[in-house]
Amino acid sequence: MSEPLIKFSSVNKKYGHIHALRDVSVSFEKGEFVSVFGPNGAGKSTFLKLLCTMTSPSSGEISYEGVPLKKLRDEYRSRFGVISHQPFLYSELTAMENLRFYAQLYGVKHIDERIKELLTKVELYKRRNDKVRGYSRGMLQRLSITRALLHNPDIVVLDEPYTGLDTHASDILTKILTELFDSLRTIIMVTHNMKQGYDAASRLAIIRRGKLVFDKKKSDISLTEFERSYTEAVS
Ligand SMILES: Nc1ncnc2c1ncn2[C@@H]1O[C@H](COP(=O)(O)OP(=O)(O)OP(=O)(O)O)[C@@H](O)[C@H]1O
Repeated sequence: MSEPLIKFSSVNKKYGHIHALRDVSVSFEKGEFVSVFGPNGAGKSTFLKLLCTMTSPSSGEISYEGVPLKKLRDEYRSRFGVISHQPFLYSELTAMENLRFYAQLYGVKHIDERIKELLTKVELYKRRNDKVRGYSRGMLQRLSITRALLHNPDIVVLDEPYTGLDTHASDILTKILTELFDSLRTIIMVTHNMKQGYDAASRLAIIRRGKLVFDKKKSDISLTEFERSYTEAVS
């Protein structure tokens, strides 16, 4: 049998005396869209950071197609698109300059066509020559989504991507996520929005006090049942 795309084996993460993740064992496959829920401080961001090698486990192992991450960090990182609270954009550069910089870094081909395609999708193409420092929170988030998707990543990781977005920007994000969700890509999203997370996903997970306490296919549970399970799991 082939190895899972990503596999956590008994992963623990401690920050000093804080035990942020406890003995997490879980696997992800290509084509899955996993929404991860949990209360504040449960360990969700820590989980995402471990996944994209922004931090390392205190014990246990994470592997990619059977190879421990320690052995393939750079190669593995380039397969990711990360959308988090931090936009990773240069405020004194224009949107175009920022995106060209990242596109070159990622080795994107046909850079200007790719940037145009994505900026048009997030409705920022007309503002492409404006400096990022003049962008609103929602515009920054949309530009940060563009930055993360430039190199057409295989694995997209999102940490509360809807935070701070108005309805229109949320709709644009939902549309982009729907388009991204195909059999070749893996999407893992942390969110506090039960309905958005449920609607988008193929699999639902709940982390509580550092432990993975719920992990089910969406097809096995309705939104109402899931909301009930969430309340039970975190109370
Ligand atoms: N760099 C760090 N140094 C020390 N403690 C940390 C660090 N990062 C996270 N923690 C602690 O680890 C625990 C889990 O934090 P984490 O940010 O992963 O939770 P979360 O579920 O993403 O929370 P939220 O929903 O509030 O974003 C918390 O107790 C947090 O204070």
